[in-house]
Amino acid sequence: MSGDARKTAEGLTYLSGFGNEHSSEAVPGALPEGRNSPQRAPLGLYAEQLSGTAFTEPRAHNRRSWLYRIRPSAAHPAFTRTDNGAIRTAPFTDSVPDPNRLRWDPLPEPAPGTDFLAGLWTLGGNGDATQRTGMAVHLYHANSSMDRVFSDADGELLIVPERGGLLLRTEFGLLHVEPAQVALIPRGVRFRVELLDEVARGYVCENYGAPFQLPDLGPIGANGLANARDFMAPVAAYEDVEGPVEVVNKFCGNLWTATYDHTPLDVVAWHGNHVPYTYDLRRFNVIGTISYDHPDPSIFTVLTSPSDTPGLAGVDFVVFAPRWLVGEDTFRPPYFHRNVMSEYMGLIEGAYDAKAEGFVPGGGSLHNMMSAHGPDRETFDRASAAELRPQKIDDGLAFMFETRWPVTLTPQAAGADHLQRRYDDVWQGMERHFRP
Ligand SMILES: O=C(O)Cc1cc(O)ccc1O
Ligand SMILES: [Fe+2]
Repeated sequence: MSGDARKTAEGLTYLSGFGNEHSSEAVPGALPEGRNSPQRAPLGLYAEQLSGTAFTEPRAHNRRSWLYRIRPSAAHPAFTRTDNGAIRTAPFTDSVPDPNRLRWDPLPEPAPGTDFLAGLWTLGGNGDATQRTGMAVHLYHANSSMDRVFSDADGELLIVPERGGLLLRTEFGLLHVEPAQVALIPRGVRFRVELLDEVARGYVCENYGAPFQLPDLGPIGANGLANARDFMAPVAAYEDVEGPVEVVNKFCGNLWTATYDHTPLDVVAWHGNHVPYTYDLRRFNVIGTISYDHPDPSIFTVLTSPSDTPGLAGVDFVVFAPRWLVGEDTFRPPYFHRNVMSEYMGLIEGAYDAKAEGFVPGGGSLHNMMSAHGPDRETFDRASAAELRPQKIDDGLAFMFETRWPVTLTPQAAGADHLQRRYDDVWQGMERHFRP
């Protein structure tokens, strides 16, 4: 941890709003007026467009930004292959999709000097990165700041810290995230992760598909769930480093490296809507029943990546935030269910209301398509007998990456020492109560 980094992270300035046409300049006059690509960009900068969607996608979905930088991104030497570490990419074909309910403890301690990139460990996923469909679930456990720069051509990265603050130095400026906040790095955006504490641990959803967007609200109305104005983009902040900088590029499943003679985090001004952002999960406006029954967890969707079928997400990011439970004559924890969607769940802090024990912060569970799951025996017994007074659930923060396709594990996840071997037991001994 660097005291300086912690100082830098405090009091950052942000631009608020989801999907906005933001603009920012670190030096006055760096942003051209009235056009994107003047004959000579201001201050001798190079103008460059970064497209996150095809030029021709509908305006409502179109994502692109214009960057005004010291050197164009094109000024780099050839990339060569480098070790993929524990990062794997779809299609995941090295193990057989598993119908079992699975649960893991947190990742083991990393070796000294493990940065965010080296600390990334892929659990599994679906789709095909080269087809820009599907997603991957990664976890990270790091104890060192990056002095290299990373970008992911395969998808956007939703970073969900569980332990330790992060300072993300991106092409667009600085973002600070702590556990209970999330950060999103769009496809192709270069960034470096500095640790603000001794260790950093958490989860990453790599979304190969359409960029995350806010879910429609339908009859909920014009407000609620994650409010657009609570999403924070950085202001322009550039590094001006001449000298060797390693840049790692994830491309179609492999890591490629090149040593630049300058930093690519050299963007002095930018405008657009293909931007990194953070969101504080405690700002989520939780909506639930005020009469009876347990609503489906789609009501807790923070962000959704639509697929080509309306209503069927490539991946949804869902949060189980502190909330009141008031349902009358209702089994209040998550019900027993089998879901056509596949559910990866993680825990950021505390406990989760469907599991009495074994689902721990930094751990995770996978309930693949149609696998039967729900409250464990202890939770079922307790909730079936509980007196139904208004009850505040405020001792935990859990989340779910819910995807339309089954999640196939990597061999390292299927064979991990930290895979819990007796997870099925939580549903053992469910008593027979039916005695006609
Ligand atoms: O399995 C889980 O715990 C996630 C979940 C929560 C809920 O409230 C209803 C359905 C569901 O899949
Ligand atoms: Fe579920």
